[in-house]
Amino acid sequence: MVLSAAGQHLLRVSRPGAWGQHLLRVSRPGAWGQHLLSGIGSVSTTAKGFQEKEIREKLQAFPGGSIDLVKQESGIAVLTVNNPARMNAFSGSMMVELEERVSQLEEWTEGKGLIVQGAAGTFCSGSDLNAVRAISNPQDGMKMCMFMQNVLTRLLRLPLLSVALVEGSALGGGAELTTACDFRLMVPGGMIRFVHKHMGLVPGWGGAARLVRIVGSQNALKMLGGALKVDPEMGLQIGLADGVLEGSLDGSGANALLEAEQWLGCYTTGPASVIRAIKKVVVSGRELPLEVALRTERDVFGTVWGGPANLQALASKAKHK
Ligand SMILES: CCC(=O)SCCNC(=O)CCNC(=O)[C@H](O)C(C)(C)COP(=O)(O)OP(=O)(O)OC[C@H]1O[C@@H](n2cnc3c(N)ncnc32)[C@H](O)[C@@H]1OP(=O)(O)O
Repeated sequence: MVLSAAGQHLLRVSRPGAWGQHLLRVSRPGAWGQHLLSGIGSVSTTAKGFQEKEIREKLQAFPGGSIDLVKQESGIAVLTVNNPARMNAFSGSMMVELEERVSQLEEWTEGKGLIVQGAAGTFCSGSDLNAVRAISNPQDGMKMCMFMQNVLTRLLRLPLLSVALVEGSALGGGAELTTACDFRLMVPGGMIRFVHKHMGLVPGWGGAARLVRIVGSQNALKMLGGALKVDPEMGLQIGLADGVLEGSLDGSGANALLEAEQWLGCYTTGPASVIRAIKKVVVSGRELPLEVALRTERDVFGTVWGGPANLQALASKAKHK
């Protein structure tokens, strides 16, 4: 696979060290962390003028497509962005539906994993440009942006291990959606592309902030500045993709979904209480100042210590050879 000239300069990520942690410490308000583990925190999107009811009504005026959720007995749910006539672009009503599906997932206590995919062999082409044109004034744009930031932050904080299954294109807001999952799996021919610059925009759904944490600021600058087409090879190289699947055998997407479920199953095998606890300690380590993250870790530890899975493992005298 040929990399673009700009792509060849992309570097493997280096994780933020002590300096990064200091930055996080000074940039996070204390109370915010308390909402984190409840999974219902409304992020820092309570800026003046953000009226959720008002924006929901406005978004509902742009209907089309759906966000479908299937919760499976395996503990892995599948969330499908479904608007194939518009390459799975997000209509206004789909944004509202996404929020409702995230609420349902927050209440799904048996859940362990989540796969986010697009319908009909492509991921998502971002926001529906018809809706974008109709609400192109800054006030409405800002409200939509806050709504989506809030929803995608809640999606990423779910106590489920989440994967974006990227078949076809993930463009604009679709690229941002991939960063609201813990992992990204790409299918050959798939592409993640932050096209915002070509639309005279920057990401506004939290995609830039999350991208920097995933690939580092150098790579994020190149991806956004060059509106780079990130294919599976480049995705692996920069740490944006966590794996490359074989993909559809018949164009239905079924094979890719099966592969993604198998891939995720390696990490979600085991009791839900433990898998969910793992996600919680990682989210707190990623988002909270160290002292608060340590306190949170103790609290989460307390929920599994002496619990059924722990007692069963002790009784079986498990060996870890
Ligand atoms: C948060 C910021 C954002 O997300 S801004 C939006 C960023 N996204 C874009 O600009 C995507 C623009 N679309 C494209 O580049 C192409 O349509 C892509 C997705 C590459 C597909 O190309 P191609 O395979 O040739 O199909 P096509 O162009 O004929 O599209 C099929 C039908 O889907 C539609 N479509 C596609 N994307 C959107 C979108 N974001 N919003 C609304 N409609 C979209 C096309 O208009 C086309 O519709 P129609 O068949 O002409 O009625």
